[in-house]
Amino acid sequence: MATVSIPACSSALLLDIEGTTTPITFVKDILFPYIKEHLEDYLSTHWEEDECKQDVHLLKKQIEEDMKQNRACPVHTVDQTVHTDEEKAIREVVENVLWQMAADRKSTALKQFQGHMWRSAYASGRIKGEVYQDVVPSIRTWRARGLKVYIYSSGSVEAQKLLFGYSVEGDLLELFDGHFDTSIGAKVDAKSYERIAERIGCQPEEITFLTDVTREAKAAEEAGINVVVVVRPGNMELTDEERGHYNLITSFSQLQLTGHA
Ligand SMILES: CSCCC(=O)C(=O)COP(=O)(O)O
Ligand SMILES: [Mg+2]
Repeated sequence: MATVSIPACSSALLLDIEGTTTPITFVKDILFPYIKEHLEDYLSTHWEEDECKQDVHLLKKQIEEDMKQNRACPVHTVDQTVHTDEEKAIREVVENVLWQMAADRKSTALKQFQGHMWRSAYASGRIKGEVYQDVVPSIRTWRARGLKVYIYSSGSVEAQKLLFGYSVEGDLLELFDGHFDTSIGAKVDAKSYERIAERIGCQPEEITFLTDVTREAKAAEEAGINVVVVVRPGNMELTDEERGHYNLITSFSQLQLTGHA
């Protein structure tokens, strides 16, 4: 098994979730269908609650932003069976959420809303967060050798904590020193990684980012972060150029720590 060494100066690992710690199928076949199935009921039940009102407000602001940027975005329903203003407003939110999900948008508004919807599914045991088998033992080893471990995902911090807090391997939250989501910036923007380095008090070159998405790897690299691309079953195929450029691993256990206690 080929190993990849991380620089001796590394003091933190930054981990993506979907396609890195967790199979893409868990997100696509379990988390997203749950939203689609329960969306309308959830909105009807929680419509008058402050949290839901804030979520809807953020989604509406995102729609306005999308309109300004000329991104296609359905806002009005033509459903003739809709009677009340509330039903009409709910239909509009449903359409927008489904549209964003079909495009796999990573907007903070969508991700925050999804996190709130998953809360009861995790708490009731209906959903358990999946992690690859190599993830927990590797993180324990890294931490025992003095490295800090952080998560950076497009999923909201709340959604991240649900996934790891209610995982198939129990509550894993103690494994992480912190969580970042798109409120710090998009994962394809180099500035987001600079901000993360600042927030965790490290130089960019002391951080190693593990991700399956090369657009994210490129942005992190631009910020001076060390990058390893994770190849898992079902992840997006890499081009020959990408394979030649990036350090690749298929399991976290391939990561070799050099110069760490
Ligand atoms: C952790 S919440 C579920 C995953 C999700 O919604 C998502 O967008 C994952 O994106 P990632 O940045 O972890 O690839
Ligand atoms: Mg990913």
